[in-house]
Amino acid sequence: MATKPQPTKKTSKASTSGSAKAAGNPIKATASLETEIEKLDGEIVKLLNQRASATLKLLEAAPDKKAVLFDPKADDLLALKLEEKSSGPLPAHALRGVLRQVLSSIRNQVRTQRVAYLGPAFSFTHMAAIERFGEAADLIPVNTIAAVFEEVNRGHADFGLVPIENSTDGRIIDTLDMFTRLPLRICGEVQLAIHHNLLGRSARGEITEIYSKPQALSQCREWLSRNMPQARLIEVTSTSTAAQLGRDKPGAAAVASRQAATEYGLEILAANIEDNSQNITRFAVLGDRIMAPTGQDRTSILLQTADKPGALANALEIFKRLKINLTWIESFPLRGPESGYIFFIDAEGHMKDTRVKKALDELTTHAVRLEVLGSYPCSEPID
Ligand SMILES: O=C(O)C(=O)C[C@]1(C(=O)O)C=C[C@@H](O)C=C1
Repeated sequence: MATKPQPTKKTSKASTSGSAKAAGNPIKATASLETEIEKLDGEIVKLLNQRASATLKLLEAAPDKKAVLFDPKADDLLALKLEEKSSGPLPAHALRGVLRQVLSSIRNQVRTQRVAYLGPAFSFTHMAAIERFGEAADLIPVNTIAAVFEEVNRGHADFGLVPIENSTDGRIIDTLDMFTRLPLRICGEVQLAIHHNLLGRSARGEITEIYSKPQALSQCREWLSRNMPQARLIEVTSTSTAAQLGRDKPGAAAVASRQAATEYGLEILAANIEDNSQNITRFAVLGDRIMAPTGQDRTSILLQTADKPGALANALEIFKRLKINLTWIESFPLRGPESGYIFFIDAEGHMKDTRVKKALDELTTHAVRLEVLGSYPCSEPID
């Protein structure tokens, strides 16, 4: 007859020792937990350092340092594996954060990664930069999207972070404009769930002006017109600039992140005011890295066709015939005396994949201008 598994001596001893034994006495229980925590902290520090040393050795031995220092696919897979191994209570984003900090610190010991982003601190672009590069990277805030492009173009930064499209509001025009002007490439992406908040220092009824980036105001348009009809909406270069203004001007408020409230000493007057609860922004990582195919890639293209009937349809037919799925298409009017449009197209696959390569070759015959902005691993949205 099968017998029920009995607790081993070791387990039963453990259950009557330490915090459990002291459970009846709150002072003893606290002391016992404190001792346990101290011991765990010691082990965590030891293990984190062992993990860091092993990573450092791996990085130092790698023949292509640039490739291992920026490897978003490997980072995302590692985070996923950690989440799978974890049985809680830590939430997935906390584990990912710890891993990111370890990797970021070690990578920056090997080589400082300079990353320009649309600032000031605690803009959503800053959070996308932290998500991809960690806080140990040299994160450089600049005032405009154009300045991020300029910093990377001049070689002052190795990478740049810019928003490219939002699920509620569409394209980010300043980013598209800069791709038409400077020969910069995309080597990665970050997708973030965007939660907006009304931040201020006055009561809601006393707010007369609300600052934010046009995209953020647009993503909260309904909420603002329903709840703050008396306030004037004022457009500024980023949500964190808005938070700074909200702090400094009486009667002013900002639409910005929860983190910006803490950073700039503002109250959250209303939380999660975005009109669409699935409000996701995709950010592009600008940089000169050539990313190897991973099997789950995206290729971004800038295409100008001849200004004549059917030119775009002929170009798109190539993707249809080669069964390549397009995930994004945007038209952007040409600047200057020329009439016509530039199209931004995202296609599934890598430029080294046979079908995508064939499509790009065929596209050249239809294009007045064709630039492959980059092939890079797709990322999942992070909340
Ligand atoms: O202003 C910021 O905080 C940004 O990072 C820019 C930006 C954008 O332009 O889309 C990024 C994410 C949100 O969609 C709102 C604003």
